[in-house]
Amino acid sequence: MSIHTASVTAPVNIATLKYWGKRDTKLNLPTNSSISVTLSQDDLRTLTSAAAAPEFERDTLWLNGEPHSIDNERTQNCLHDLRQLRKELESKDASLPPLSQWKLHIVSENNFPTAAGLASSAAGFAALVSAIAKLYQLPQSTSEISRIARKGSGSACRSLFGGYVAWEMGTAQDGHDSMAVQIADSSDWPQMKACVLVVSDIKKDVSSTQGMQLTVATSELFKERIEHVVPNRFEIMRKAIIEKDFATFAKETMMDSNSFHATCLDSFPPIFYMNDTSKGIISWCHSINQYYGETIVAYTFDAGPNAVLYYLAENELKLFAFIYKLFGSVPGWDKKFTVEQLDAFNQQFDSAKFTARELDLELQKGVARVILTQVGSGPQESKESLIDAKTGLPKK
Ligand SMILES: Nc1ncnc2c1ncn2[C@@H]1O[C@H](COP(=O)(O)OP(=O)(O)OP(=O)(O)O)[C@@H](O)[C@H]1O
Ligand SMILES: C[C@@](O)(CCOP(=O)(O)OP(=O)(O)O)CC(=O)O
Repeated sequence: MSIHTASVTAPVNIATLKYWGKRDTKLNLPTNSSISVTLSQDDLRTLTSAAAAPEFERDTLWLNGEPHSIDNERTQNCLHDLRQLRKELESKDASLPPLSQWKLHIVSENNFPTAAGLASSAAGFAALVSAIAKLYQLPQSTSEISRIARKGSGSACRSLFGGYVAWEMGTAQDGHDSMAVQIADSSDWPQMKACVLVVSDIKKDVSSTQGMQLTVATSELFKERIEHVVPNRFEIMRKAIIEKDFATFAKETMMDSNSFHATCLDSFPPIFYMNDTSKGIISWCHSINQYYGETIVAYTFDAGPNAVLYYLAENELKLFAFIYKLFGSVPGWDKKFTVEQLDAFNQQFDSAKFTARELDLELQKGVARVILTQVGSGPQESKESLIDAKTGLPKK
């Protein structure tokens, strides 16, 4: 069998200015531009291997060890666009193998829970599209490839870049100007760290796709958000990232998470993604910032109850005096800090005078694990392959 393969890892991104609302549901064209931070693949990543061979009978996808539907319109749109670009290449160079005519085997693994509000669809579609683009040796730019990932899942287009990323909504009906661009590389502001407080990793009730359509159709507040709130915030946040102004970045991030969840509550019937633990975490972050008299932490919540906290490395001791005290006993701390660092968190806590409000012990019960990570890079070619090069099937 003459099998051609390529493997790529892709990261998760967590929006600081949320995408919520589509103006075209087939093409995943958004009602507003958005901004995100790409998280390190050392902690959260999708690995996808793609293979093409004349002997393959049908396009097939295996996700986390099980066959997974590939017939859905979104995945089909991605495959169609990628094949089209490959076809153009082949038509210009007859010596190229006709990969565009062969079926694909795609094998993918997420190293974190799928469909649990941890942006698996973003990393998943970014990896799928990047792996096939690599297999096809497409010459298109990363932004151009991000347009294809967008059709798989809107937020996936932002996972094509590392660092700090904008998805420019565009205005064209065919979506050719709706794609991701990098605002700053991870190396431009490498001090950004993230702590995910995993409140729940069970599958959510209302998917992002369904939720945002209900909001578009029913929320009055949403109109104000897309017409005024987001366009203003986009410029402020972009500037804050370029100038490494954490206080502004953090304030806008928190306000935007609240604005997005307010439009969910303003939908009819209302959608609740946050639970009591999530709301407790919000108050707790404000108490911490108030206690220190400066903004050292920002929270943000996607379409689920998990909190993502952004902070700068220089404030780790101050913040983790609280975080380690409350959540030190849940999984996720292994190899992240030295014994000395953990001692320092305890000492910082003991030397401070916190009131009961600043240490809401009830929160302990609602958090299942922590994921400690930081800003990271975009998709990377991988030497590890999930496909057996002899059979074209997933490795056992
Ligand atoms: N590695 C992958 N390769 C291909 N598709 C994937 C991959 N991972 C996830 N997906 C697709 O994304 C779906 C999950 O998307 P969904 O939006 O429900 O959850 P999520 O992305 O984890 O949460 P959220 O978007 O709210 O952060 C999966 O059912 C699957 O179809
Ligand atoms: C709340 C969000 O996480 C919504 C993400 O929505 P998706 O990108 O998952 O939606 P589809 O385009 O329908 O696949 C905000 C964000 O990531 O910007």
